[in-house]
Amino acid sequence: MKRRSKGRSSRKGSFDPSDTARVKHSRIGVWDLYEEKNSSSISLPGSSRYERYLELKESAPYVWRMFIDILRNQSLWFPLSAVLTMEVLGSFIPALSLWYRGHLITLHYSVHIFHAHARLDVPTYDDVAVQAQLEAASHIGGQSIAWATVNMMINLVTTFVQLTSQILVLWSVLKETRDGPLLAALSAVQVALQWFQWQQIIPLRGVWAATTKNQDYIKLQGLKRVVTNFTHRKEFVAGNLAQYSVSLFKTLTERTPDDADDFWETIRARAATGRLTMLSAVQDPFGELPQIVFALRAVQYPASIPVSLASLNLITTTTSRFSYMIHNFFQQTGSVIDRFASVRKLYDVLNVQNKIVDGTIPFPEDRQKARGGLSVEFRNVSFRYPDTLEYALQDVSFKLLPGQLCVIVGTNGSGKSTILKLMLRLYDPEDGQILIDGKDIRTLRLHDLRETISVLFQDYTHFPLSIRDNIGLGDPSHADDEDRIRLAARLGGSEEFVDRLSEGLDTYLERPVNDCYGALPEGTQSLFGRPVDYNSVRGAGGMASSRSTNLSGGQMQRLAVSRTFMRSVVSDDSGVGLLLFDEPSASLDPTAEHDLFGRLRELRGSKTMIFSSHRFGNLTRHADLILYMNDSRILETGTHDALLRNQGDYARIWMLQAQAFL
Ligand SMILES: Nc1ncnc2c1ncn2[C@@H]1O[C@H](COP(=O)(O)OP(=O)(O)OP(=O)(O)O)[C@@H](O)[C@H]1O
Repeated sequence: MKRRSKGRSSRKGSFDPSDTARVKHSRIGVWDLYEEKNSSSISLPGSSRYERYLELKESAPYVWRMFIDILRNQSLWFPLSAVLTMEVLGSFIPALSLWYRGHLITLHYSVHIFHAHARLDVPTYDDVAVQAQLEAASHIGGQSIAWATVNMMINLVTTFVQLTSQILVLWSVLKETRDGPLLAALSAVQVALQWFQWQQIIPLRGVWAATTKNQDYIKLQGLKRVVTNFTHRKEFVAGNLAQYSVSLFKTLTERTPDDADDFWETIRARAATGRLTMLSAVQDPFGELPQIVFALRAVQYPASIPVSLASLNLITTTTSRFSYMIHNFFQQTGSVIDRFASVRKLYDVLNVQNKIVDGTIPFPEDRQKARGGLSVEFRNVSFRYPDTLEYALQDVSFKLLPGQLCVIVGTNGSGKSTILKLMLRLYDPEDGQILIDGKDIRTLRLHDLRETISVLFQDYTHFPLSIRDNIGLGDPSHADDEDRIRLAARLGGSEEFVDRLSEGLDTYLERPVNDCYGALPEGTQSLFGRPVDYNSVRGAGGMASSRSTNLSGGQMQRLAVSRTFMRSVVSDDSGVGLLLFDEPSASLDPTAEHDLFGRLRELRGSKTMIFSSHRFGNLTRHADLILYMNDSRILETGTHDALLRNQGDYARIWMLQAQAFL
């Protein structure tokens, strides 16, 4: 806890982990920890205290100003005096007072902080140093600075009062007791030992930063996020990634060292081993020594010990230990029951039945033939998403021959994406039948079915893994094949900008493991080659580096296209015969869109291809079949020319879009 309240160093300048003269490097687990040598924990005895004193002297006028500010605000007089009264009276109703005092003062200063944020223009607000300043002015460990300071001062006063009264009582008791000073000294040793140990347990004070370069550990964390984060589920399932990711996870787990863990866990583990030092071995006996001495003396000189004090001590100690044991016993009984139930859940979770029931028939019979294109047929398909009343598709029927190009157009929410999702059996229809290559897809083995389809979803996600893995996972069976990954990147239009990134294919789009740091000087804009993100760390123990690489929407889309190409285009041995693209050009500029469509038509060979799109023209003109949808139904079908002749909604919207370019 203590490290949280330390706050950031107010010193200017920056922190450079590679400066070995000023920075100490150590390794804990998979982490590289860099600590500034002259930080308070490591500096020469006394010097840090002096530095802290100077800091205190510098800040004191501001604290004074804050108190004057608070006192000038008459609306705070009542709550403040109420708080003080309540504190002095011993906080009879702590919960209420906590809310009252904290809430009002925090409210008052939240306007101040809000104003500080609101008055800044774009470049200033974007400046990392300014963000650091704002962050430092906002919170200490989740509390507003003003309230934390007032709270601390009140605590100081009450602690001081308590301490003084306790010292007086102790003094009067010990004065009367034989060996009083000895007992006091023994108790003090116990406290000193605890203090010393506490200092050891919290190693991070002053300026520090930690990072990990263990690629297996980072990838492992990314993989965990892929599998646990619902946003990746569609791509995970459609991409047949389950089997591959489990075996990769096992391999990575075996390869990472046993002590590989989250940074704070590593620190905690180190602290726990620290507790088992020689010092801790003597600490417990020291704790009992005062009682032993007291008891011996009581036996030796019974007359000299006030009987009431001795028996009172005995009674209170015994009672509290007894009730503690009873409490412990019941608590443990409760936790045994909970623990047993958790173990049952641990196994039950592997028995959860999938709602999409697997088929039994292997598919395709002939991979070579499948590669040449698969037929698709929807027969009176109706579908509602789970727990919804509205139909996403109603009585949808159409037929595509092998190798045909189909474009689905229509209004927002008309059901275009849903058609693609049903082909992959992400959901099953309520009514009707879907046939691929003449076979009901419910009868086919799920893994096989998804092997023959390559999809790019409209709301595609990128996995928190390297670009290499993001592309490679398009075809798990060749995820380590550098040549295929490069080719997919080139064909998908991402190779050029990926090569310009400093880490190229190894760049993480979103780092699953953050660097941690604390008390950085405000001039520190980047660390370990990544920008410091002061924004995302409010109230956190340390801080975290910027999580994601800044790529444009179009560049992200090119990466997603590259991933689908990994299997559909690059692999000459795959059985993919159906390509699904849901709005693949939404974020692309017109040239890029034109290039992509051209390349797709050229690269698909004779594979069947289905697009969902809002754009008419570029693609629809080449389509063998256009499905025009509205409100969950297919309203018009045909080729571009046929639909124009039809003079229906398709023709009307085509004219609207065409006029925009006249
Ligand atoms: N996961 C979901 N759960 C519940 N309802 C959904 C879900 N996904 C889509 N819907 C609903 O199903 C209907 C059809 O959605 P769908 O995404 O297929 O439309 P679309 O034609 O692709 O739309 P757009 O052009 O905006 O991409 C919409 O009413 C939508 O709100």
